[in-house]
Parts: sequence; structure tokens; C-alpha cells
Amino acid sequence: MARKLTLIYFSPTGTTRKIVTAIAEGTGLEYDSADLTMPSARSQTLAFGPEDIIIAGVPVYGGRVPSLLLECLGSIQAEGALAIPVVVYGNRHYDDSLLELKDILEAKGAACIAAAAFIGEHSYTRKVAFDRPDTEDLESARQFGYEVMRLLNSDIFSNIELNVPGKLPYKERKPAKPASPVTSDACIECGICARACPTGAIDFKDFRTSDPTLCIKCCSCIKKCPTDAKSFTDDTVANFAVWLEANCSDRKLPEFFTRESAQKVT
Ligand SMILES: Cc1cc2nc3c(=O)[nH]c(=O)nc-3n(C[C@H](O)[C@H](O)[C@H](O)COP(=O)(O)O)c2cc1C
Repeated sequence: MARKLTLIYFSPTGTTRKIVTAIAEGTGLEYDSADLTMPSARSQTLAFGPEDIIIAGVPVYGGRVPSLLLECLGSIQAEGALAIPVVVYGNRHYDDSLLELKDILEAKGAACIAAAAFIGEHSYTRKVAFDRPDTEDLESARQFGYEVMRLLNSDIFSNIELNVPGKLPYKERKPAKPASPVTSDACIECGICARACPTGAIDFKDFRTSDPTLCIKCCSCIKKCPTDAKSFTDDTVANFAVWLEANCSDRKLPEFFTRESAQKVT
């Protein structure tokens, strides 16, 4: 069967987009993209069928799939489609996020054939997983895409269920204290921050003002600001960044899961 590949992803600071794009390149298939980062894109209903392969990529937030994606992902129609859930995390851990993403896709009727967890520079601090995904990560992602297609096209493609790490109940979502970045005098009012904000939290009439109740602390505005004018002074973010720098500096490696790898283990 001729397969149609679609990438679905949410990626405020761009690491998830880089990974799913590299996986797609590795498959050798042409592909379409549904970038769910901006609010308008999240109101579309995505529909797929048996001829489709979906690569769904999300960043890990608190060990889970970001909650603002749940409604959009929950409205996908994917009966009979093949799916590859992918999470990208900031070198701490991905906890139950990969299992949660797999469960969401399967609840919509997709069959998950492979999955992966990759590492991206942490949203909160450039010092953790600095500049990842790097060349090695992107090569691993392309290789993973290639391998999935090889398995799919081979006789050994099995029907057994895909197993990924994670447990039920999923890690509890802790209510976050409302906060948003502050803006220094370095701001040149270019508006890149407001145009890049996935929740519309930054005021288009005054780029220095943002709504803490809408901010999801994704750090898109901070990382995209050309003059480094934005930062979090909020204790929880600043303290957590210090903790991450002290405790998560080891280089973690991407992990891959296929039905065939599960078969070898059993
Ligand atoms: C609100 C929030 C929560 C996060 N939680 C985790 C986490 O639980 N584990 C982890 O390793 N990284 C965590 N991260 C880091 C991101 O998963 C990581 O930086 C990812 O590469 C960002 O993806 P993006 O570039 O596509 O936005 C978190 C980031 C944010 C903004």
C-alpha cells in the first residue's frame, strides 16, 4: 500500500520539530506537516485513515504530554492509521509522557508501530542539553525513520503490541503557579515574542506585558528574543533551572521502541 506520511507536532522552542523532521527524512517518504504550536492550528480537526502514517511529536512537560494539546490530540480521527509517538525531553526524564502519547493515539484508532524518546535543550536553561538535538541526535533520528520503514516493508513486521516505558496512573500534573517572563530595557519592540507565543499570552500592543494566567512557561519568547530581553524571575522556574543544571548534566541518549524489539525481549 502507498503510504502518506504526516508529521503532527507542538514545538515552542523548535527541538521537537527538528527531531520529527529528521525522522521523516529517514523514512524516505514525502510528508505533510501539521504544526500545532500556534493557537489557530490547534483548532483544526485532523483526520487520517488506513493509508496514513502519523509521526506525532511533543515536548515533555512535567513528565507528561503538555495539557494544552489534549483537546486537539483528542479530536484527531485516526482509525486504521499507523502511528509513531515521539517525545522530546530536556535531559531530566520523560516519565509517563511516551505511554500517554501512545495511549492517546491508540484511543483515536491508530496502531502504534514504533516510538522514541529524544533529548532537546531544556526550555528553562541553555546549560542543560545545550544545543541538542545535535548532529548525532539528528543522525539517530534519521536512522530510526529508516529502520521503521525497513521493518514496515519487511516480512518480519509483527502484530504484537508495542511496549513503551511509563505507568498508570500517569505522573500527577502539579498545578503551576501563574507566572510569565519579565522584559528588560534591552527590548527593541520587534514583536517576535508575541508572534511566537503558543498561547497568545503576550500583548500585541505592548510586547513587554504578558498574561501570567495564559503563559505555559514554554520559554519560546525567551529563546527567540534577539536581544535576550526576556527572562523568568519567578522563583519556581529560576530555582528549577539551577536544580537541572546541578542534577541533569549527564548526556542522556535517545531511546527507540519497535514491536520487533519488544518481541526479542519476550
Ligand atoms: C513547562 C515545561 C515542563 C518541562 N518538563 C520537563 C520534564 O518533565 N522532563 C524533561 O526532561 N524536560 C522537561 N522540559 C523540557 C522540554 O521537554 C525540552 O526542553 C524540549 O526539548 C522542549 O521542546 P520544544 O523545543 O519542542 O519546545 C519541560 C519544559 C517546559 C517548558
